[in-house]
Amino acid sequence: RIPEETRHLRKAQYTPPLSTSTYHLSYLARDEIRATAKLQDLAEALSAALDVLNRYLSSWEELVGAGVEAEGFASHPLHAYALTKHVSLGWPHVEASLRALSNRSQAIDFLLGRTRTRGVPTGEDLATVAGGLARLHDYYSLNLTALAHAQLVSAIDAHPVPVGITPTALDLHRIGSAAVSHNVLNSGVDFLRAALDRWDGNASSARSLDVFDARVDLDDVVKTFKKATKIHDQLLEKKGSRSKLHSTHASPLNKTLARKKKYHKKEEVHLGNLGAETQGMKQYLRLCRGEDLRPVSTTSRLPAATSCRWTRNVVTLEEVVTPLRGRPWSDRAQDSWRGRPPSGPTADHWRASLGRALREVSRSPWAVAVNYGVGGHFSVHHDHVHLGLVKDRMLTFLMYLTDVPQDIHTPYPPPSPSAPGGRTVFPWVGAGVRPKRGSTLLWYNMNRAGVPDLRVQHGACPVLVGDKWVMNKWINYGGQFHTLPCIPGDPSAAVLRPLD
Ligand SMILES: O=C(O)CCC(=O)C(=O)O
Ligand SMILES: [Fe+2]
Repeated sequence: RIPEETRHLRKAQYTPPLSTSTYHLSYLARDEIRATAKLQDLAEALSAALDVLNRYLSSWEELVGAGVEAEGFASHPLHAYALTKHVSLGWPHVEASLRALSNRSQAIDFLLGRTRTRGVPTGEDLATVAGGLARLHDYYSLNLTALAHAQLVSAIDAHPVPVGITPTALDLHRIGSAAVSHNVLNSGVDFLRAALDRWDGNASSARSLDVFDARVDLDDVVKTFKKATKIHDQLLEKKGSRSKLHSTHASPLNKTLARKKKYHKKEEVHLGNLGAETQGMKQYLRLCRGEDLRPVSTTSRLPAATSCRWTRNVVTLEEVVTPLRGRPWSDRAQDSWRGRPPSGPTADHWRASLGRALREVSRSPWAVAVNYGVGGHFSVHHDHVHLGLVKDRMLTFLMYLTDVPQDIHTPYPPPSPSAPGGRTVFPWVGAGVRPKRGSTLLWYNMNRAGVPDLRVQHGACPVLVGDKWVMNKWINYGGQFHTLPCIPGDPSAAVLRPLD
């Protein structure tokens, strides 16, 4: 029995959060195809009805002109003829067109139910998507001039991805304003400048996509741009180029300010243990852009094997997950993947503890699948959940279910294999990986004493093009604490012995 107060919950329709993932946006595109097909049919019926009604009404106007509304009009034989002709010939057409409209009442109900049952993006969704574009520019330095020429190009990777619909000056203004309102001032200033460059007076009415857009005049854009430039330099001067709440370019826009010595210093790198939060964010950004922050003395000592160990605590493993044939993983992401033990030159003691952990992975029904749409990211964090030793997330398996970028279902050529986006990066390790379908990243979140190892803080970089699916499987300490060997290879050396 469902308790009375929760019964209504079952009746409530589920409305997907539309701006959050490619999965939901693809759903929106499919729903829009259905809606517009119905609208097209409705528009044709309406236009046919409008034509009939206009003809009928103008025939009536002729009778009005001849005095049909006056008493005794129909007593004239030719008037009687004209009136009868008007109704007898015209009315069947009127009736047919009204019937055609009323036959579409189901289609109208379907269209009117869209917001309630299937979800329609709101102004907030639009601001989120615009903010996502601003974030992508912040991370990957998009070439905004190329964007106007139907090419999406990042400064990180020169390969262009064709754009089907280029942004108008109004769009650039909206994205710039969204960026400024989120304190992403570097992107805000750049997008607003691009809007000004593209402003040609008629820009706002140039495209049908803009017909429902609010009018903005040039003065507004200039004002917002000037204000954003000022705040940009003030924030940079006071708070530096990046914090949890803001971002700016590395140097001020004002040329005099930009000459200051402090803006010409080489960026420092802090590795090996937890540093300041803002330093972590800067390193996260650089890693997202594909840099490797580790010194050559470290990288040159790494094994050249495909299953590479980056540090004592983080490894990547190839081909850990394989798709079950014929099962659409995007619909059943939680259960359509199975684990299989890794192959490749993994050190023996890793193999031993991995074998056990992976058995745990495949036995457990509990894995968390996550889909990131364009701009989707996960800022720097740690996976432990402050539960203390028992029950905390001792080990993270992060399985990549897709390559990023990938050949998504678009008519455009797939983006270049070196395009940035979607990496998983570890700021204090100084390295990151690009998702590879089927491979897995594995790291310990705690040391053997159960203390969180903060060096493995990590983040997921925003997806630039494509779609990212990962599956997280956390191995909690609690479930295994009687059996996990303290010394690899010695199963008798358990951390805690059974209570008996
Ligand atoms: O998606 C990623 O690359 C990282 C995901 C992650 O860190 C998490 O879900 O805790
Ligand atoms: Fe995580």
